[in-house]
Amino acid sequence: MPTVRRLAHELLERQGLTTIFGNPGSNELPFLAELPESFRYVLGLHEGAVVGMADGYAQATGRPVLVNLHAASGTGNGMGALTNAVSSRTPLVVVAGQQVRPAIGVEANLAIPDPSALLRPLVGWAGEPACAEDVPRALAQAIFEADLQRKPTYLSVPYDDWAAEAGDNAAAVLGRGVRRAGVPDEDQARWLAEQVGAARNPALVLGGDIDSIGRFDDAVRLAEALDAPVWAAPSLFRLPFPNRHPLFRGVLPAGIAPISAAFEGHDLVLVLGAPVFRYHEYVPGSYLPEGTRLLQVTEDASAAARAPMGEAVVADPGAVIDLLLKVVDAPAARPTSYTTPPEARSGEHGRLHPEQVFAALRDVQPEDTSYVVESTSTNSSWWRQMDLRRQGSYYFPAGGGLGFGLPASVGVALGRPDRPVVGVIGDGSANYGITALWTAAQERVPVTIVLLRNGTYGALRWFSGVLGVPDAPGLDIPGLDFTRIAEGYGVAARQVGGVDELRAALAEDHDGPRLLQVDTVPTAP
Ligand SMILES: Cc1ncc(Cn2c(C)c(CCOP(=O)(O)OP(=O)(O)O)sc2=O)c(N)n1
Ligand SMILES: [Ca+2]
Repeated sequence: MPTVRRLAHELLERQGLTTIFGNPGSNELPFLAELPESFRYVLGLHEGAVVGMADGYAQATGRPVLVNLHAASGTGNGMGALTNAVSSRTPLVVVAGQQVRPAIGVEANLAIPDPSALLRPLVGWAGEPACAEDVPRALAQAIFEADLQRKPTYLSVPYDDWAAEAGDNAAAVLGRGVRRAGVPDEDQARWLAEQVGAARNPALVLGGDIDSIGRFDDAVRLAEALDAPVWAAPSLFRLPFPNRHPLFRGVLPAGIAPISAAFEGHDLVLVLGAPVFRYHEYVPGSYLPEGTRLLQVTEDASAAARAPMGEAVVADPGAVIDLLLKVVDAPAARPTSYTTPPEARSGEHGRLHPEQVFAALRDVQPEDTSYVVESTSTNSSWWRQMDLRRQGSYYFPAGGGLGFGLPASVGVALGRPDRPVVGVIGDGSANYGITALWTAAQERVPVTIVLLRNGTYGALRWFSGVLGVPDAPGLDIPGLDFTRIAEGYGVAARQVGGVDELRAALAEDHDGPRLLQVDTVPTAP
């Protein structure tokens, strides 16, 4: 009779979850015993880095990924990073050890009395099996829930379950498969085609999901067929459309009134693969201008249910793009003339302007580079200078939780070894996920980290002005030297001075991780 552990490992192997991102505690060791050869364990030194790396890896591969965290404090450390993963709809399957069954009720050390309550609302599903025999089925449920909801899930397993006999029926779950359809039926397809066909002046709003589901190029075909302007949805975590395409109008501002103003004159706003909307600064106003209808297509049923206005169809946005491309009378194809970036602004006193750094990346890095960005005051500089035309070019912390950038740079590089990966990280953000540098060194990950050192929490310095709190403390972070910190974690690092030196450094071959620290001037976001 196989053990629960044997069946669990077999299930994970069949479902393709053989790369484990983890940081173990005593409760987790019985799960990690006798791991088959096909498994790869990627150790992170802090659970925030573990979840951030897994998030980057899952987004880069498009597949559910197994995360193994310690109970209680270990899970708690990973929850900050889960605020990003739940917002980017990343299918992480988090398995954590629970105390042995006889010790849970008395709340022995390392027991979590109610793990599911601890994790909501950061996961789409959480559970703890009622008996050892149910562990393989519960693990399958955690995997399928993550894949179907495209959200993290959490399974707490008492550590005495793994060595238990699995029981007669437990192996039945090994042969299971669960697939999502999500294609509109005939009536829904006709209705959608009629709404879009009847629009005099439609506009498109594309969410990060369009990039996550690999529909970046199809979205371009649809926009060109409709000859419709395109905005990226606010609080962007993936780029769904080439940012220098002539139809691209930029990332929507994250306020109610400015978004409504952007839609002036459009009788239909078609939102594909985004919630409506992930506002940020509270700028009240009417949700839509007079005469504008909004139609949202998302596979996230709860996003469709909670939107404050418009109509929604819960379906695969990719399938809807396909059906619209079949019915829209497209104008004759014409070559796309991408817009040209403006001259980069200059820095001062030996410090570069972030635009000079970004222009160097644009000009030197290969076109298929994937960028993981976590530098919160340089977004407008970034979009002024970058020219991204590929799927999977841009990753940003979806929930705004810092500590994603460095770990996710490592995770994306592990998930897509065929593409160059550059992390663009602020000197504030870097500290939240800094231990990922050690994993990058241990795994010899060929990632480049460009560390923007402006000595301050630049975005908060800007917010303090906007919010009328000019004397807020705790906004400056002088004296950090990431070249020495990186070296301490085993990553080659250097201080880079002028633009030419930066361009030359970026062009140098490198086979492992490297960190380039650049002093920059503070900018407004
Ligand atoms: C986990 C966490 N802690 C704190 C913050 C608050 N925060 C902080 C601390 C920011 C400053 C980031 O500084 P940086 O050096 O990375 O980038 P800039 O200097 O370009 O703003 S932006 C921001 O929202 C956060 N978003 N997430
Ligand atoms: Ca900074």
